Amino acid sequence: MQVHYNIDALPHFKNCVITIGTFDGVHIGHTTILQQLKEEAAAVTGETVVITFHPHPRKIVGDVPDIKILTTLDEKISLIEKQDIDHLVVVPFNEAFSQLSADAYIKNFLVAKFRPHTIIIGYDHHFGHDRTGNFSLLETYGKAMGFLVKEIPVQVIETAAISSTRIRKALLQNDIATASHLLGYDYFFSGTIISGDKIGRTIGYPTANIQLNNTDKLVPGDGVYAVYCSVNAGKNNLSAYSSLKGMMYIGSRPVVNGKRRVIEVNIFDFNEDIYECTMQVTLKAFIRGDMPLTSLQALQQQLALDKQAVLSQLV
Ligand SMILES: Cc1cc2nc3c(=O)[nH]c(=O)nc-3n(C[C@H](O)[C@H](O)[C@H](O)COP(=O)(O)O)c2cc1C
Ligand SMILES: Nc1ncnc2c1ncn2[C@@H]1O[C@H](COP(=O)(O)OP(=O)(O)O)[C@@H](O)[C@H]1O
Repeated sequence: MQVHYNIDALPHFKNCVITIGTFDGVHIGHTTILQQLKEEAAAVTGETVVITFHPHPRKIVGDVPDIKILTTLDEKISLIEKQDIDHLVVVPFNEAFSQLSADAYIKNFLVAKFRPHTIIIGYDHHFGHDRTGNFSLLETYGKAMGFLVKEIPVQVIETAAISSTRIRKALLQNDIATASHLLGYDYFFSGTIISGDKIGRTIGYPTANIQLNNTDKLVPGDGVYAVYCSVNAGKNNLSAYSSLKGMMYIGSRPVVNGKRRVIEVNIFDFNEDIYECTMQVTLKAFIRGDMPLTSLQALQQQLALDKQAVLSQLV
């Protein structure tokens, strides 16, 4: 897949069939749309082009500037790549782009830059300044300028929209099973391993504290999770590790009167200094909620129970 960031230096697309969207999460609703895109393109021996925007338009023009996202741009790119798409165009979404009138958006952006054969969008897709452009305006231009406009079935569009909201809600409510089901893969995030209070090692459970690489990324609800993690080679050219089993805690550590919310992982059967390395964590199951434990001894006993519960989830 070719990824294009500069809309003024796009290649000459061949019979391109385009779809447009934010595709946050690249979940099963989105992959249904990408499947339709591939079928339409195959029928005209054309190239598939996905247009997406970055940052999330709702951060620029919406009422939710601090919206939490399911996928960072890099994650979105690699998930779309897995769908076997020919071209992904990442449009820098800024104030100026948001000011384009619907007519200018069609003429100066879609037609001038892409020369589309077909554009596939949902009935509810709106574009241009104040979101005045819609399906029928695009159809009118299509007839005049020689491109086709096809509709993504209503049910597919609605399912996709409902899914994004449901996935966010499920993750915030610790419902990993629902999130994995709707995403079509297990939710994951990455961060840098930073130092903490160094209490973990004193009770036999060192925990790698993760600082997210992207603070826009949605953090699931507090509690304990069964996870797989991978660690990159990092600062000392250590070995890279993948598919390590572990238990992750998200919360503010009431047992030590913690104030900040932390994300930390105790990796099983592992003993390496991995400070400053990058870790990716994949959530497999939710084990329990945060507990107001009263002593480090109580924590130690609980961690032994958690480990058993986690191991029974990771086969
Ligand atoms: C699997 C797991 C479960 C945890 N559960 C709790 C908990 O229920 N309540 C709590 O206050 N802290 C919990 N913690 C966090 C510990 O308090 C924390 O790991 C310990 O204070 C060491 O912190 P440090 O890594 O900064 O030294 C948990 C940690 C792990 C790895
Ligand atoms: N099994 C393990 N799981 C997690 N981290 C480990 C493990 N073994 C060694 N470490 C190292 O120990 C650190 C965690 O130890 P800990 O005492 O909890 O210190 P901190 O409070 O700084 O996180 C990790 O950042 C990592 O470098």
